[in-house]
Amino acid sequence: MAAVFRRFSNTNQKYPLLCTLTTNFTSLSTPINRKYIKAPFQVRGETTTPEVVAGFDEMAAGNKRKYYMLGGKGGVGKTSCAASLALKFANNGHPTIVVSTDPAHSLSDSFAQDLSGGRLVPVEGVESPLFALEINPDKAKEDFRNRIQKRGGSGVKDIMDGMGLGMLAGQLEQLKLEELLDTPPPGLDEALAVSKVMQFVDSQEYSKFSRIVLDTAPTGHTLRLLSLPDFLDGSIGKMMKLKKKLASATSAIKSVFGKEVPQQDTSTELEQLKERMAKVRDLFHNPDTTEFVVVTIPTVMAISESSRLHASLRKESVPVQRLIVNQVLPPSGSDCKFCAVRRKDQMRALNMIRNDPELGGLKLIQSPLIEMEIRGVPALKFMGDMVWR
Ligand SMILES: Nc1ncnc2c1ncn2[C@@H]1O[C@H](COP(=O)(O)OP(=O)(O)OP(=O)(O)O)[C@@H](O)[C@H]1O
Repeated sequence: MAAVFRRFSNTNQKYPLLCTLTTNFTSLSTPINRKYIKAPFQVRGETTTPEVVAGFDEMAAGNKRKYYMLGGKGGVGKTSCAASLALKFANNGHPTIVVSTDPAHSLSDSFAQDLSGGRLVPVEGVESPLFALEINPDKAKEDFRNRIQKRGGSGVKDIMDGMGLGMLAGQLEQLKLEELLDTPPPGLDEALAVSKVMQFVDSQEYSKFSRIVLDTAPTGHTLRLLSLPDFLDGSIGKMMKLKKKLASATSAIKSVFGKEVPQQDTSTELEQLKERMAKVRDLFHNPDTTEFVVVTIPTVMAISESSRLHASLRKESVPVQRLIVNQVLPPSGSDCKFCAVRRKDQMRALNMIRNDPELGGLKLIQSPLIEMEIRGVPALKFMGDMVWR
């Protein structure tokens, strides 16, 4: 290994992976760029994976609203792919919103501008309407908790206690919504964040947006989000039943004592949450409106995780057609030893995808490793023109 690094230091190159590439984001049609965009990735003696185009025309066809969710292992390039896709949709005439529900947002970093604040923010430096929205799952949960508390969620128990209905109150204690929020079932944060997105995009004000691109949280969160709605449906269903029991008990007491019992109603919030959960579930499952795009990199670890992700998505009937393999080493006529070894390794990983029972059937889109960090609108446009063709 030391020899390899010595070799790099002798080449006068600051960065080993820069062997042959020169990228200039502001002049996108230089011959070198075109060359490596179109060339198939090949290694001597290795089986090559044919390049497949993403089918962007199909993704952009029609003005009916479509949702694209990009997900995968942490750090593989989900945000860069989501941001570049959103930009490309916008440049193709679709008013577009790009949303992040990842607790560790990087949309602002990716566009190199402040898009935080939990509201729609216009992306600067683009010619077409493109808006961004960063939803903070913790904040979404806190807002929900505040709304519940405003409606006096915990007060019901005190009233029932005061009226000698301790047993019923005990049951309520077990199912209190505040407790659900204190020790949330896995996935609740993400579900609340996605449901907040739905609230935004469903409103009349935003009806003109025909493409919604979601940069989701890393795999684990996505899987929990997918399994949540059924679980929550069950808990909320139970809570609502209990609320109904309480309502009839309080009205019976009222009629006996002829006194007014203050309304402490959290049912509306619960019903709304349940409705929104159902919408989130529908959104994830409707192949006419939604596609989940898996993003990975050509390493055994990332591919294994992507395979598990796809298995779960398939089990949940979430529509998936495309797999992006990001950061593939571009072809080079003069490989250094390090690049040659990495390239071989990547080629093996690409072949692993082809033979993987989960991933083999997906449309495989290769996105080259660019020697510069993808940051800012010109860089995202550059990446988008390579990946989304
Ligand atoms: N094809 C590429 N070539 C060069 N750099 C890339 C490429 N794709 C992504 N990057 C860089 O890799 C880093 C991680 O990318 P990105 O933030 O898009 O990943 P992510 O999967 O969204 O990460 P996280 O899981 O942390 O949200 C960024 O610095 C980005 O600029």
